[in-house]
Amino acid sequence: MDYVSLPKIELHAHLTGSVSRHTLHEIWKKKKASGQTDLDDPLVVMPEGKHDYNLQTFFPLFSSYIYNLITDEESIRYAVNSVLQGFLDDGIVYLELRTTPRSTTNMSAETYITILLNAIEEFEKSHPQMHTRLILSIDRRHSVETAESILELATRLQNSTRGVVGIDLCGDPTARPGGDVSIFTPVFEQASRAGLGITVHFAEAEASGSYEELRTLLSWNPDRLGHVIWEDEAAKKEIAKRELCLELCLSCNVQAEMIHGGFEAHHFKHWKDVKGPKISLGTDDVGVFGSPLSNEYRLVAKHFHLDRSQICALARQGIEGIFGGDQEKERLRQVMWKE
Ligand SMILES: CNc1ncnc2c1ncn2[C@@H]1O[C@H](COP(=O)(O)O)[C@@H](O)[C@H]1O
Repeated sequence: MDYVSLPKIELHAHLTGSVSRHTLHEIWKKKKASGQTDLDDPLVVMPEGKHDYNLQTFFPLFSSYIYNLITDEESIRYAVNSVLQGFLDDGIVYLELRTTPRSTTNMSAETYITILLNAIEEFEKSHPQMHTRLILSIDRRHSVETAESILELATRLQNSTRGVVGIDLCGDPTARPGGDVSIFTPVFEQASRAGLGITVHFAEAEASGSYEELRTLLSWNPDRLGHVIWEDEAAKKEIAKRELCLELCLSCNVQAEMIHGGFEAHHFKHWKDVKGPKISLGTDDVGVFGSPLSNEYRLVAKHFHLDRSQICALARQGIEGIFGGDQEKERLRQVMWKE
């Protein structure tokens, strides 16, 4: 089966983690030549072919390196264009890209998001076969004030056909353990009232899989859950009852050793047979973990023995989980392969 040509939906992709090393290298080269950076070459810091980042080595990559490279309009535009081109080339027909609004010495968080929205709009004009929407991420390490400002930005830029469609909770799962993410409850409740789609990183690690945390996250009535690895039986039942959409990222989970036993042991195996929930495969951070979505489909076909019609049916499960509105769902029902 041609997994690249298979029309696919990507619902779990972090923008900065999706930037390829080659693109980072190009940005670095330009900045280095004009004396704008003292950072080491990305191809040295993150050599091509190195994908075995674990949760300890993964998060500092952003805060102490990549964020210091992608700092201004030119580098942001270059990075997002190359990310969009990568997804398009891989056969993505609908993309929800998520990113954490951040300010740099050169710009405000709002300017950062505006640059992204403009770049996405321009890209879509010349490549109308892929529609892209934006989700704004709140990082677990954020203060309530920062989370509130992200929500304010999301509601102001909310637009199902062009703009922000949802809000996410991401970041290092060891931050705010034991239910302390409840400080964000009013923010997510307000997001829900505003009609934003809600997705959260759910039980991604043992530290973020406590009973208290999972009850808190479920009380926000999320539409989708990312990763779902360490949840208890009662949470599993609740997920099935609510028929939630699950964003499963196999290569990320295996490479980062978030699960043990390799692909065959991935919880995709469990959820694929549970009635109710929809599964949407995601890349998470293709720039870091190196597996494009076409490869994720190839991997599940191989390890879980899915035939062509099962793969097409799996790819279509994501349609109901998108935040991009009914018209977009209808377009996807037309363009995605039935068999
Ligand atoms: C292992 N899976 C993951 N779990 C949790 N958070 C993740 C993540 N992968 C990425 N991020 C979050 O996304 C940010 C980078 O992209 P943006 O600057 O937002 O575009 C990271 O700083 C992290 O907070």
